[in-house]
Amino acid sequence: MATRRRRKPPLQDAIEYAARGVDKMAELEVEYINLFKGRGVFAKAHFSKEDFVVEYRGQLINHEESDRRRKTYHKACTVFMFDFQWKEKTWCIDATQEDGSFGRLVNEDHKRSNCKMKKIITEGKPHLCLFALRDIQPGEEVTYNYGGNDWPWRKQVCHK
Ligand SMILES: C[S@@+](CC[C@H](N)C(=O)[O-])C[C@H]1O[C@@H](n2cnc3c(N)ncnc32)[C@H](O)[C@@H]1O
Repeated sequence: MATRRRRKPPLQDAIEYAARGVDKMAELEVEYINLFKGRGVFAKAHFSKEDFVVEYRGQLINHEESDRRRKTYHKACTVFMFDFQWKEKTWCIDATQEDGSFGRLVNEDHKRSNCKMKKIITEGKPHLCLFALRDIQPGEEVTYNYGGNDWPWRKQVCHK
């Protein structure tokens, strides 16, 4: 009888990928969707509920630096700046650089998202990682809820 391979604990998996600074290239791919959404990240393999999927990689900067950059960046770029709380302060992952990483290309779905962003700490530094909220099938777009309530696309209807 075939034995099922034991799944790596999701947190351990996330820590290892964060340390290596790479994405799950065999299990994810980037595809162009349409003019409205741009690109998105799609599963090439099955992910189980709670699995680590992808890290939102970028530059870790403090609140003051994030404020400074927001004033100089084009508005379209600021959507790639992810603010979060750590050690009672506001920090930001600045993923405005097109560095080939997948996390920065994950689109939003505030009604049926299949992932959730969580902060993990490894080697004394925070990392933002997406974990599966439910099983994700190959071909499904990876999405999460960006939070807030004023994203422009939530008001618009898009016909693919
Ligand atoms: C972090 S980027 C995600 C990657 C982006 N699609 C790209 O190709 O660069 C966020 C941007 O993607 C688009 N986006 C994300 N979720 C969307 C959605 N549900 N509907 C339409 N556009 C979306 C918006 O243009 C938003 O400013």
